[in-house]
Amino acid sequence: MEELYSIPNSTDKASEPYRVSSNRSSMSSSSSKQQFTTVRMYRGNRVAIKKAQNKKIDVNKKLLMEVRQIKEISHENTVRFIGACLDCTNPLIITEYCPRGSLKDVLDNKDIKLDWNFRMSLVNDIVKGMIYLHQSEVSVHGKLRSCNCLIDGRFVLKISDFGLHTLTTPAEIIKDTDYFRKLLWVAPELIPLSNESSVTPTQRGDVYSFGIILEEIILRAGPFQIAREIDKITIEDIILKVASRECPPFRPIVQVYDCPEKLTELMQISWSDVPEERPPFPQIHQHLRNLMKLFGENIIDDLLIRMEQYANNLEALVNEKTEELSQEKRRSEELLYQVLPRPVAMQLMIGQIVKPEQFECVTIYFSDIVGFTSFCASATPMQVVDLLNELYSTFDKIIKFYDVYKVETIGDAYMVVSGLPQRNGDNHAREIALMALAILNKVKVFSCEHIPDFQLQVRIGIHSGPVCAGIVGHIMPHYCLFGDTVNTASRMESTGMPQKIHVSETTRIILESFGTFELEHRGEVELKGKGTVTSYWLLKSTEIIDFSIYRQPSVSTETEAAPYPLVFMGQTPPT
Ligand SMILES: Nc1nc2c(ncn2[C@@H]2O[C@H](COP(=O)(O)OP(=O)(O)OP(=O)(O)O)[C@@H](O)[C@H]2O)c(=O)[nH]1
Ligand SMILES: [Mg+2]
Repeated sequence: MEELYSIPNSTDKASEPYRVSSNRSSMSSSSSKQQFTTVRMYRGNRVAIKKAQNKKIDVNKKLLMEVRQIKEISHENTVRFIGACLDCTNPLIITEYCPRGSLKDVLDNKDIKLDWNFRMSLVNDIVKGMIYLHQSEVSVHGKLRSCNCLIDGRFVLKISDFGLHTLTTPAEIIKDTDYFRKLLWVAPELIPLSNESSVTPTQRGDVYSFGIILEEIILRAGPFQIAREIDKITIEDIILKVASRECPPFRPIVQVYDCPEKLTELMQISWSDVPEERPPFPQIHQHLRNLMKLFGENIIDDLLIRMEQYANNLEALVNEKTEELSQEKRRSEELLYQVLPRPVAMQLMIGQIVKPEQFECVTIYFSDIVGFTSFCASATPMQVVDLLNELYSTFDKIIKFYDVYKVETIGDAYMVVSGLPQRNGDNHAREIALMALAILNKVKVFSCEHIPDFQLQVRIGIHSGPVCAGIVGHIMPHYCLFGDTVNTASRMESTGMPQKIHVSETTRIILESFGTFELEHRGEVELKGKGTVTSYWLLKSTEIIDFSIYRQPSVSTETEAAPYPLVFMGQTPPT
């Protein structure tokens, strides 16, 4: 009695079977459906497990002979049979595991670059494996397809799923999609007619299947790629056309420029309609040797070439992924720079704690849209968002030319500061004043594309003084300013007038020191909680207001496209 190896029972936790994608490479990006195989450990090695098609196994002479034949098979280009497990509900076949999946998986994986040397080596492996099989007691494969050509860890192709017909032939044939798809590799004379259950496979039939695999290797697609994908012929119709032996025979279309001409010739002769015209594998091997000479490569170096190419693929992939990673990092950094001042964001990124800081003097700008509440009442939420978006995008384009930091937008209020987090002497007042003049100039000519009738007017208030600044919150951290200066600046805006820049006494004093600003005394104003204060209108400057003429933007244009978050206070956000 032949010895059938037994593998540990599936209840054994340590050897629990696991399913792996047939293409376990991390490089997988193929869009095609992935196939899976079950893998288990057996005597310290990974093995592939396949369920036998036939559930009721009769251990008869025929089966034992098939097992004996297949046990003898040992070649570099054939998958090693390890054993079978017959005394279980689902009989299993255990074979050598090929970690890189099937030839189909490798062809589908566009991350693996396959030059002609590589492809020729794979073809050569199939031919060597088939010569051996045809000369062995197994004699015929019968199911030669790209998914039955497996690729081992060294990129050596091994023929699998031959022999063991008793175990692998299903008791009942179900004519589903898979059944017809598998017929795409079957020679016309072997395609079963409607009332035939199966046809005895032949060596010439295997050569035909090899021809179809060549199409797959040449096109990295297929089989019958053009017929199926361009001409939209169904698989069943393709089978019918092939079986009907049309003249000329219906075969895959492969353009000569897709590959070396001699290889196309080999493919065509292999799928010849007359079985006797198909060259046996030893002849194909000879043909292939001559063809390989054209590539000027030494077959002995073949393995090295494959490994080198694989390493190059990996290297290219690592570079690509590294670049993607650094792009992603740049994007998240840019995002952080948009919500926090750059020096603060940089501190956070290197893991430093950003402590709250006191600034002796900064200048704060507030602006607000006149009549925004009544505009909101009459406009649709989308119109409100469109207006604010257009307006703030315009402001954002202006402010990047000044040494300022936009603190936030709350509804229609726009708040900007200068003099922090990096101190700039007395320049904060000058920067904010010039920016305010530039913004006002823009507002005077601003028209909203979406709401052409809307006449925009803003009130601007400016004040200088001490503040405390720091990061608030862990979720969506915010760089906030605290202190009376903030309130006063806000009050300067609210007590201002449409299309005017309302400036406090403190700011005026600093601005006058530059000698380039023209201010007008406004008079006394009542500021809530502060009493009466003297204030001024900023009229103009003798300096060029538009800094974009001679300054570089302080933020990259990449960030420009990203919209700022809008905070709606006391209002339902537009839906
Ligand atoms: N990675 C890996 N995948 C394998 C291995 N054996 C089979 N596969 C994959 O599992 C898929 C299913 O294999 P099978 O059960 O043999 O089915 P099939 O090849 O479609 O059809 P058959 O003609 O019945 O063999 C194959 O297409 C391979 O992609 C292996 O050893 N390693
Ligand atoms: Mg298979």
